[in-house]
Amino acid sequence: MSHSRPHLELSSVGMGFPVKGGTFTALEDVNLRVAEGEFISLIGHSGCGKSTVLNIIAGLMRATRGGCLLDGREVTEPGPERAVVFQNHSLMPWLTAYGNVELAVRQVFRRSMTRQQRRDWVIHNLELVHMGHAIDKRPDELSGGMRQRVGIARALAMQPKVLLMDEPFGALDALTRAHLQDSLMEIQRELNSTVIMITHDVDEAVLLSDRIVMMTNGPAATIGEVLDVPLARPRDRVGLADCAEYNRCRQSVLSFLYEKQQKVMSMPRKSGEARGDPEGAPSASGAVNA
Ligand SMILES: Nc1ncnc2c1ncn2[C@@H]1O[C@H](COP(=O)(O)OP(=O)(O)OP(=O)(O)O)[C@@H](O)[C@H]1O
Repeated sequence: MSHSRPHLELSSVGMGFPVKGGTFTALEDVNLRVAEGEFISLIGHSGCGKSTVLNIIAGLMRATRGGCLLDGREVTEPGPERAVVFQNHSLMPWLTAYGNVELAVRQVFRRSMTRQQRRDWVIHNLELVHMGHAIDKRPDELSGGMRQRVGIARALAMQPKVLLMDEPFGALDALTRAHLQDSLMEIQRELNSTVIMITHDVDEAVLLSDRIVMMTNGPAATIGEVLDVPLARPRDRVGLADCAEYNRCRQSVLSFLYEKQQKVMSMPRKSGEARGDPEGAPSASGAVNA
């Protein structure tokens, strides 16, 4: 993988939301350079601003300070080169798995592919996530994990430069989650896509990422630390459990979240300031890596 070309860049990003009586500063001075093909995880306590960062990259929100560049062009609106996968899949309920992926493919490749090419491409992407057997099922006929896979197939089928994922596996059981994590690693390796994924799961972040971006607690959240994960690929979850480097990375993220950031959270609040919600703290469940 080449880290030489930073194709995505957040520069001095700040985000203020208008609230009653003033402005709530959610983000301040967020700077990040991402190379093509990198897998980045964003981790931090609940409410620190991870989704806001992702929404700015997606073009769903405009930063109130600084900005986001993709291949040197400012991101000002959503675009098919930045596909988003949300935690709750957001499929069209009246369309089949095939129809959901086809809708996105038609939007992107209407002019460049024939009808038959589009059909083959939709099926290819559903097969990538092992959903080839259920292409004619509607979302209400699919399990949560299957729906999530269709959402991922839809995003991949758009051949985005950047895949943005907001807790894509958060609502899934541990086994389905492990299976999808493995599929994502395989697909990302094959396509060399750039991925930015929000997660609350420390094990998931270490397993999947090239770098883990750790955010401080809000208000005025920013990037606290960035951890390189120098583990060779392909990565095998079972083998990694005993790997010293894996455990060092894991420890480093846990220490950031529960020692360095915990101290901030336990400081007395200034009146009127919102803080992260400790109930939504990231987890380090060993189950995912079992
Ligand atoms: N439209 C808005 N108006 C006012 N405040 C907002 C708005 N959107 C987000 N916020 C605030 O900005 C902060 C960051 O929110 P964000 O959703 O980005 O956090 P998060 O880290 O993704 O949280 P979680 O992990 O719980 O999903 C929070 O304090 C939130 O209340």
